[in-house]
Amino acid sequence: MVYLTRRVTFSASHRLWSNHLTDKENYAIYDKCANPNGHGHNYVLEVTVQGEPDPRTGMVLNLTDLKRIVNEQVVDWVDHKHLNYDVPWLEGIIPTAEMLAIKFWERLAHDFPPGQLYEVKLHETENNIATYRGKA
Ligand SMILES: Nc1nc2c(c(=O)[nH]1)N=C([C@H](O)[C@H](O)COP(=O)(O)OP(=O)(O)OP(=O)(O)O)CN2
Repeated sequence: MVYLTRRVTFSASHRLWSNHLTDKENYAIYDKCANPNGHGHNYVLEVTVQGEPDPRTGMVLNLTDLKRIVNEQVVDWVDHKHLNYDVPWLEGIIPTAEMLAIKFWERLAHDFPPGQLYEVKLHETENNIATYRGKA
């Protein structure tokens, strides 16, 4: 099995806040990430597909197609956006790294044959990373 990864970067802002919690609880849990006007990250997104190279092309998937799918399904929607307000398909979620990784997977999965999408890895900061491989 070969794993093929497309890495992209995008910048976005968000606020971590739960309507299920009191103000006091929100600030206790999310601290500086609960800042009312949000804060920004330079995200790094890695999307990995798996498969055997086609003997005729030497490719698991054309990286040009992988780039197009990642841009069309995710990056074009989230780059330079406020993730709490600007992206219709993120409405109603708390835009933590793990929730974003799940939502990105859900959008991307439609564009690949069953089983080809292997992993969505989202680096929120240099040190904070969420990885999603679909439902167990
Ligand atoms: N489970 C989660 N917890 C937190 C998330 C998240 O997405 N999921 N996000 C945040 C903040 O948005 C942010 O990532 C935390 O920033 P910070 O602590 O400053 O992290 P840094 O990597 O920049 O700082 P270092 O101290 O250099 O590691 C909080 N929690």
